[in-house]
Amino acid sequence: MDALLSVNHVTKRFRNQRGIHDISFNVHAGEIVGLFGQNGAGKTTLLKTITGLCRPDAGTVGLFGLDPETRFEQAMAQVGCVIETADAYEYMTGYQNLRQVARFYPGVTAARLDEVLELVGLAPFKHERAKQYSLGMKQRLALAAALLHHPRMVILDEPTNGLDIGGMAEFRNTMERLSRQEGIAFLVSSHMISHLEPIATHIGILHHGELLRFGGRFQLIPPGMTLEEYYLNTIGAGKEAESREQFAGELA
Ligand SMILES: Nc1ncnc2c1ncn2[C@@H]1O[C@H](COP(=O)(O)OP(=O)(O)OP(=O)(O)O)[C@@H](O)[C@H]1O
Repeated sequence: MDALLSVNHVTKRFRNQRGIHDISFNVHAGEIVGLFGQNGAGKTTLLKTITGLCRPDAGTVGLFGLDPETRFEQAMAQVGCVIETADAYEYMTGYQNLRQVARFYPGVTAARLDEVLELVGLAPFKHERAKQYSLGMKQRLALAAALLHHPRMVILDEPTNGLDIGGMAEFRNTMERLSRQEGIAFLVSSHMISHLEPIATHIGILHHGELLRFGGRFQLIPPGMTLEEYYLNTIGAGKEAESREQFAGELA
């Protein structure tokens, strides 16, 4: 099966030497990929590089076979994304907010607005002002906006940040349902393992800008081990490698 997204040896280094280093992985239809890493691991940088918001220093990205850097509009035509902000106009209703976004997409009908509101479970609240929405409802409104143009893949940066237990579960259920019913692939970052654990089919562990592990969850994690244990073991291995490198550097 062809990959919807392919990331090949992508490196992005900022002037302060932080960033991401030599990252490669693929995402296919039907997968829910959880990209885990602590604060500053490089999740946002990676997602921005994938969606053409940040130019890689080395490596390539293919979205539906197209390079988002040179063919941004065509590459993003089948991608919905929410990176860094899920802001809504507070004084407008959920429906009015979506109508604003829809102006950027020719061909989005009034029926589609209702459809995406239904998909994310906000239909009963569509005429309430966004000011009245909980954080979880605002996140789901941002997801609804990202779905307007029928994307085959959705990329979300920390969508469950700040949600309470109920809001998180609802958001997770929404993603799982969209994946199952609409066949949408998800690439979702989080610094909290528990937020995505129940639904992730694939996991990536990003640590200090390096993708230490990537693969099918049941292929990667030995039976009887939790995702959290696996993550901590992996990070521990990363720390050992770092101190070995540091030690070698000190000896040199
Ligand atoms: N524009 C920039 N200029 C310089 N350094 C940056 C820039 N953007 C990010 N960084 C650095 O790159 C590293 C990765 O940042 P990034 O925001 O990608 O991490 P993250 O995993 O998304 O973290 P968080 O969970 O805190 O959002 C961090 O050390 C950050 O300070």
